[in-house]
Amino acid sequence: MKAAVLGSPIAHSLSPLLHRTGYATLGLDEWSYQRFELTAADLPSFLAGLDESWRGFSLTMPLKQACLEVADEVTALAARAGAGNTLVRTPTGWRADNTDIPGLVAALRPSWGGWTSAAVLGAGATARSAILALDELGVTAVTVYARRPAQADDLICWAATATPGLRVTAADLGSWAAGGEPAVISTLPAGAIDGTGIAPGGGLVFDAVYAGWPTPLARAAASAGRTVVGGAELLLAQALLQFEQFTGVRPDTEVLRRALAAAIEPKIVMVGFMGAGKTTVGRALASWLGRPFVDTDELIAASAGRSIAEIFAEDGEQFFRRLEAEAIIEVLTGAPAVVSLGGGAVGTRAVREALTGHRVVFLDVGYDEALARVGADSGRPVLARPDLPELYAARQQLYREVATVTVPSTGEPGQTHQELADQLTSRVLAALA
Ligand SMILES: Nc1ncnc2c1ncn2[C@@H]1O[C@H](COP(=O)(O)OP(=O)(O)OP(=O)(O)O)[C@@H](O)[C@H]1O
Ligand SMILES: O=C(O)C1=C[C@@H](O)[C@@H](O)[C@H](O)C1
Ligand SMILES: [Mg+2]
Repeated sequence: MKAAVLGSPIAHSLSPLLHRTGYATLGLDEWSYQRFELTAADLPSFLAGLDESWRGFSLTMPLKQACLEVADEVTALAARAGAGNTLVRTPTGWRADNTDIPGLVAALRPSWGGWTSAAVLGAGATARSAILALDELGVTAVTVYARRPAQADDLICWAATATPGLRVTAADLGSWAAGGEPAVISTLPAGAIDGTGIAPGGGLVFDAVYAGWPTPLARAAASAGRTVVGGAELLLAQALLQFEQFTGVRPDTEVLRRALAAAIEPKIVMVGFMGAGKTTVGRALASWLGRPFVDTDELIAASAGRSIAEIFAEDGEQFFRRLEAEAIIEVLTGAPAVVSLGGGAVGTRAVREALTGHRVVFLDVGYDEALARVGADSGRPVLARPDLPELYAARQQLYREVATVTVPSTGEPGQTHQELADQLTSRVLAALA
């Protein structure tokens, strides 16, 4: 039996981790869960090509409206929201549902103080789910704080029919902290808001973001005395509801919550050109930090049972890059670790996307120095390329793009390899502190 998450971008999705952890804890060995990068235009043909073994899909952006269009049946809730995040195979076709709404209700309910007014920050698709969830929790008045008034007006129009018992008004995003609503639901993307101006008091702040937790908003809300609920709780709750629809059984919530918490912790990732010291320094760093060390080149070679050079020679670079991207995404969405990437991995867009939210250390080595370090090594397919200087320049640009920290990988004359490795490790530790 198969399930998957669909969307674009999709490399960051933690749905595979959640569903696979559920299969593992319940012994559902016949189930597998994958991810597919798809846009709305791809969705109909993707579904048309599937066999009966495909049981369900989680859909994320930008497919939540298309989810309803391709379905043979739409639940009342998904129709009301105008958006779905779930497709389940039934005897008569695909049924579209929305588990984001009951998921948000489940995430908020344990901390809910019986409030009847609330603030929703943002007026996009997630804001609709928020309004439906608040309606379910007994809220009668919502203020939508949005940057674009036209978007808030659309939401108000929609709410007039979708939630007739709920009064929705709009205000400028800049005034949310002054609004004083006891419950604040932020549907804004990471970095769109901090907690500036939030007054001390009780009440609740929900931040839909889960990467890079705690977010500036979560931090400010917690120090102002609010109860803070993170996007991870929503991700977990909506996934549990999907899991049950796909498989008919429910995994242990605590096990999935722990797996998610570990996966969300930012990984320390070493990038840089051949010979920059990614493996040497990454390994030392991991031992300093008491974290496992993963070298993705070593991981790929071990799981393929062949060296990287053999994979290149037998199946070509493109094939290797696909294996590499899959391996990296799995590691970045898994347990805490220090991770070294192969020098060319950042050339793959999905890898660059998957690095968002992690602590990426660029070990910056000069071209001549890199060749001096690795030049004699015949096991490196890339060294044979005639355009090596251009490749170096292009990759340096990408390392800079993904890095959150840059550390020069140059030593002093007369230094031994070991001395340099120790010095680089200290530099990286200091830069990360
Ligand atoms: N200062 C140095 N002097 C001489 N050799 C060095 C020095 N630093 C590293 N090396 C050698 O360079 C090679 C690359 O180091 P390391 O494996 O840590 O880099 P890397 O960034 O992981 O490279 P890659 O993954 O591309 O092989 C190793 O064989 C190491 O022994
Ligand atoms: O990141 C993800 O994998 C998901 C995020 C949300 O959109 C969910 O609604 C969706 O089911 C899966
Ligand atoms: Mg290495």
